[in-house]
Amino acid sequence: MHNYYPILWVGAIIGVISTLLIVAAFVVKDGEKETGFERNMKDSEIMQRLMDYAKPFYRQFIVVGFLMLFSIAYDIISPLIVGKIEELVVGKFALNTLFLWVAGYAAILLVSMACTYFQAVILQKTGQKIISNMREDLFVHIERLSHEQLNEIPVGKLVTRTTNDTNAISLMFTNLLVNLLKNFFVIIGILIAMLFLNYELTLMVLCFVPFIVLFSIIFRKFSRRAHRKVKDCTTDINTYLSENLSGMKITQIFNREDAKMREFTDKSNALGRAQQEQIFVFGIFRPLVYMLYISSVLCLLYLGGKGYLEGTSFLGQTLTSGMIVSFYMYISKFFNPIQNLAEQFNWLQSAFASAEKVFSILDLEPKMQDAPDAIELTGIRGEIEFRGVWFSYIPDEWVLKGVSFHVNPKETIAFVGSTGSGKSTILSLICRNYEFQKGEILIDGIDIRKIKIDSLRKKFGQMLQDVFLFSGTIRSNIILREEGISDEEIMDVCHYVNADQFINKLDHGLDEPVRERGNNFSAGQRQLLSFARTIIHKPSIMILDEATANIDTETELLIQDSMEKMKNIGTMLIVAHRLSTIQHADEIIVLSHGKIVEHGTHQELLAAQGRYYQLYTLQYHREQSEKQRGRK
Ligand SMILES: Nc1ncnc2c1ncn2[C@@H]1O[C@H](COP(=O)(O)OP(=O)(O)OP(=O)(O)O)[C@@H](O)[C@H]1O
Repeated sequence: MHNYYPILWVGAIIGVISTLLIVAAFVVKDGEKETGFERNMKDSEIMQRLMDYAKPFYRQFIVVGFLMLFSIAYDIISPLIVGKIEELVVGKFALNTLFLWVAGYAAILLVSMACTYFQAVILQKTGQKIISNMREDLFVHIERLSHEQLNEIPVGKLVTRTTNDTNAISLMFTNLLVNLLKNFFVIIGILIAMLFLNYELTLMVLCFVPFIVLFSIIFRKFSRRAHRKVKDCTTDINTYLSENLSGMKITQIFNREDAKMREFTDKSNALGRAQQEQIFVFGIFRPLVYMLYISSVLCLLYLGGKGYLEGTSFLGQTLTSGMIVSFYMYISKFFNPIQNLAEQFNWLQSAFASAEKVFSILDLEPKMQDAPDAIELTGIRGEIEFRGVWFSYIPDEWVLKGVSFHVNPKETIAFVGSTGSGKSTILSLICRNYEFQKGEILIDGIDIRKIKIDSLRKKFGQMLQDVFLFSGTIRSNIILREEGISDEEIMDVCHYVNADQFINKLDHGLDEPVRERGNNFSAGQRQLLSFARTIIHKPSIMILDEATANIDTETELLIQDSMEKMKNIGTMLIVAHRLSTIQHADEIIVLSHGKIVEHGTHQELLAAQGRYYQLYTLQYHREQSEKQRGRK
């Protein structure tokens, strides 16, 4: 028998070294390619940043650590108790002693169960709080991103980061970290207990560890790839969904349901395949570790049983039946955390991959930031000046080429020109939705880059082409969560912009529900609501990008009337598509290919018979022929 001795020691030493290797193998991360703004981060950096989120909850984690000690103790002590009970039974000891041991075991089990329960409850609550803080940070950060940055990231991707990825991270706080620690201590504890009980059988168990290490390394490689694929496919499907659900009406109008369905099915199948791959990888790993567990149990039964029958173990140590029972339990408790460790490290990697993506968004420096010496804009007169402004969305593709103009306070200026000439872009630059590359934009003589962005935007009322209404009520869409605005004030403003007429006809008035994007209101009604929303916030400068959508004649008259009234409030800049609406503007600026080609009043421009004259006569004749067709 003693010739087994060196082999066992070598096996055991390899086992211990392998265990250290397994930890190293999991800590070292595979190289990943950086995509766009997403960058690779070291695990230590990710961990550090995750810990910053966990820090405020350190008390809860201390309590969890304390509770965890009980369940670790249970895992280590229980096999010894069962072994003792077995010996009491075989040795036919007094029933009282047997009862005491069984009752003791039950008590320890109960305490351990209670500890596990409270541990889970505390972890769930704490984990959810941590993730909720992270989600809020993410949302606030997304709110601060510039229009240019928001244009670059698909909405579906942002949704995935705020939901799926934060959920993957929450798993780390609610389960992974604590269980990783617990499993680590359980393995160490069980090893020590086994060594004390019978070091020969312990050496035998350790001989199986190299195989587990080998399987774990292979498993890790495949499972990491599977995790990554699932994540990419999920982002892909979310991006596709968010875009296509918003554009569903266009799909229906153009009869593209089948084609879109096929595209969606491809993406859905890809996600399904990725998930199957993930399940397959786990499905192979678990039975392999189970096979090792059973093999070690068989070895124990044979070598332990043989040793028990012969009176001493195969290396000469005394062996009792209780020891074999305890060992049987220890082996299961030893393999279980090893298998869990391997899987948990993988989920940890998955959580890290999600954290990396979330932090990449949080690290995006908002492009539109206040200058260090930016000033607060208090009351303004409403004077605007563009001095040789150049702007491009894409480097060197100039959309505005040296645009200069001056607007006096309370004047109304209209921009006209063919589509794509840069009219809406001018309005976007004044509110600092985008940063211009050359020139200067001044408000009351102050460079807008030296003004705090939110104080600048507060002075503007923006009424954009595509009116966006949020789901809620008419009231919530007009006040936009600003407190202290009474219903009387809201109705006064609605009356001012002629929106009261249709609101009064609604069943619930201001409480009328608004569905997503305001799709239960007409384009004209949405426009009037956007006027009311603007006026109620008392802007000094109003910006109106006229809706191009078809609006019925009655609503158009209401809109024109309300625009006339709004001109009395402050400076007004209008991008007009219907030239009839801007005939009374103080100045009309005509744009072509990003340059001002003409400016003057309606009468002056008609007299000049230039570009404006062409546009005006073209539109006039079109309207006349439409009217005639209507009469027929
Ligand atoms: N976010 C963007 N990214 C890249 N290019 C853009 C972006 N927005 C507009 N452009 C381009 O800039 C040019 C000017 O666009 P802008 O919207 O200012 O034109 P417009 O005169 O208001 O047109 P319309 O009358 O059709 O509203 C167009 O060629 C357009 O393709």
